[in-house]
Amino acid sequence: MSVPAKINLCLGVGRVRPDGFHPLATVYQAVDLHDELRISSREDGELTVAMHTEVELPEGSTVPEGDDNLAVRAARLLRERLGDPGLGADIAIRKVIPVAGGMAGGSADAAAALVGCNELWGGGLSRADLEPLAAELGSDVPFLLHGGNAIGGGRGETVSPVLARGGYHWVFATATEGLSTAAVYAEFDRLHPDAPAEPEVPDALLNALRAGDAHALGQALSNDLTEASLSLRPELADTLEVGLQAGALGAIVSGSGPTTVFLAASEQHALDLAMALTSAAAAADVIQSRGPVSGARLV
Ligand SMILES: C[C@@](CO)(OP(=O)(O)O)[C@H](O)COP(=O)(O)OP(=O)(O)OC[C@H]1O[C@@H](n2ccc(N)nc2=O)[C@H](O)[C@@H]1O
Ligand SMILES: Nc1ncnc2c1ncn2[C@@H]1O[C@H](COP(=O)(O)OP(=O)(O)O)[C@@H](O)[C@H]1O
Repeated sequence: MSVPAKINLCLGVGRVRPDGFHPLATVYQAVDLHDELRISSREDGELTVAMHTEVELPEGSTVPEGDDNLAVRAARLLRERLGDPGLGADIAIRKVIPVAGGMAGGSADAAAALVGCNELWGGGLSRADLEPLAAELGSDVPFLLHGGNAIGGGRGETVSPVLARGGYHWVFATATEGLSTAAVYAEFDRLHPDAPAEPEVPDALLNALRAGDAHALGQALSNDLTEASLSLRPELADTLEVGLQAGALGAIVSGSGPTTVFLAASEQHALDLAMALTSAAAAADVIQSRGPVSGARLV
């Protein structure tokens, strides 16, 4: 299986709900940075995971290698849904998506495990059947079943199509230390007690995507979690500034951060931006990518 990372082209965040989640109005885009999962059947009903990490783990971050790994949780949930406790699998993950970086790497692995195990076990469930399981695993997981561009509503788990044209050149700057999504949302509550009940996707962003206009998209990129992420990681402001000074069409924090995202006008421009970020030592790692790409798929 191959499964992409995501970015949020806009991330409107509303006032925290009674269930502790925040209402979102976001536009997701799947980008060409993929984890790979090799899934094979086991006769003894065990579910195991082995991680091979191609990226450096941020300081203080770990990825669980047992029952708490999101790919294993996904396989377990699917097995319960299929009602056959004898189903087992070995899952080997080659991790390329930065961990705890606001790019939904764990959610991506969960989406891939749902699709892959459903195939392996002959579950016969459609992507639509897998959606409620995906939503139970995490707010970002349903989008990664589909990929492309999509509007995310609810707490992020309801995805609907968006009219979009064009391919975009992105540069990502990772950080040496990860950020906890829950901690960033808690900081958002502290900073924005008067957040609206129902956030909205800006029209300017939808128009830019409909037109396939990278310059307009760069201007329209937005993230309501920016202040909260920067409050926890003030140095991210410098990274954003380096990219903007180097001519990025737009610069945002990716989701809850701390990865920062820069839009380039062309492949050559992306290379220039990447060089500027690297030579300013403004990031742990600098990655060039493209979007949109499709969601979790068998390869
Ligand atoms: C911020 C976003 C933007 O797309 O992505 P990341 O930056 O994490 O990749 C998402 O909302 C992250 O989604 P995901 O990582 O799936 O979150 P979940 O596992 O569902 O929830 C983790 C925790 O984040 C908080 N949470 C998540 C989603 C939401 N709409 N409101 C929240 O308050 C809650 O504290 C929850 O306990
Ligand atoms: N397969 C997995 N890959 C990455 N992280 C995982 C996985 N399973 C569980 N996790 C946990 O989920 C946390 C959030 O990871 P990740 O999805 O990479 O970041 P983010 O929520 O910022 O997009 C990690 O710190 C890790 O402990």
